[in-house]
Amino acid sequence: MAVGKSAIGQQLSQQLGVPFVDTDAVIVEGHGSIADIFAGRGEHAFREIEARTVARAIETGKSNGSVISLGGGAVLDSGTQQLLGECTVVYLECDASTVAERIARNTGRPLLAGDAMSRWEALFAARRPVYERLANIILDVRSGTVAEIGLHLEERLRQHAALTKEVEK
Ligand SMILES: Nc1ncnc2c1ncn2[C@@H]1O[C@H](COP(=O)(O)OP(=O)(O)OP(=O)(O)O)[C@@H](O)[C@H]1O
Ligand SMILES: O=C(O)C1=C[C@@H](O)[C@@H](O)[C@H](O)C1
Ligand SMILES: [Mg+2]
Repeated sequence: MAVGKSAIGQQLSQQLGVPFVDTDAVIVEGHGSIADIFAGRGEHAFREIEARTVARAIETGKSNGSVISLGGGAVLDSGTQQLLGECTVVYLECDASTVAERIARNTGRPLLAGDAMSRWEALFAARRPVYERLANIILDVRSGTVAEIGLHLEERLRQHAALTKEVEK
């Protein structure tokens, strides 16, 4: 959470000239705030909505390509993990000290209620192996502006695409 998925995803989509979909934003448009969904219907209901939203975004992006920013817990769903096998998955690798100030500024994340940084660190430790396993590209986002990281990511994507093409020959 707060590593820059939405900001960097948006930046990358502009560079590539493809649509950008932020699945958290799509969920909010259709169902109201994430905090309200968690409070009123529970995390399980949120995860079901999230899995459907992610599946639709992947399906829609298939024909012409898109950049999709997922919520931090979306990859815990096994169906989503399977669908991501057809995508180029980028894991934005960050650390607690980089996100601390961002998290303190924004309190709308239900899973970080209470001691936000301890919660962030516990979730990160539990999820990190999943992020690493699913990623095609791991990008260090602990330094650099959003614009700089966007350019670096585009370069890494081009390298990845060239390597994949070479292997497929
Ligand atoms: N490299 C960066 N340098 C400075 N600020 C950044 C950087 N990346 C993101 N930010 C800022 O940090 C905040 C969180 O970024 P963003 O919303 O993109 O993260 P996220 O991973 O999508 O978070 P969430 O878990 O809420 O979906 C935003 O205010 C964003 O502008
Ligand atoms: O890491 C998570 O589980 C979450 C991250 C956010 O992007 C939202 O999808 C929601 O607050 C849950
Ligand atoms: Mg986001």
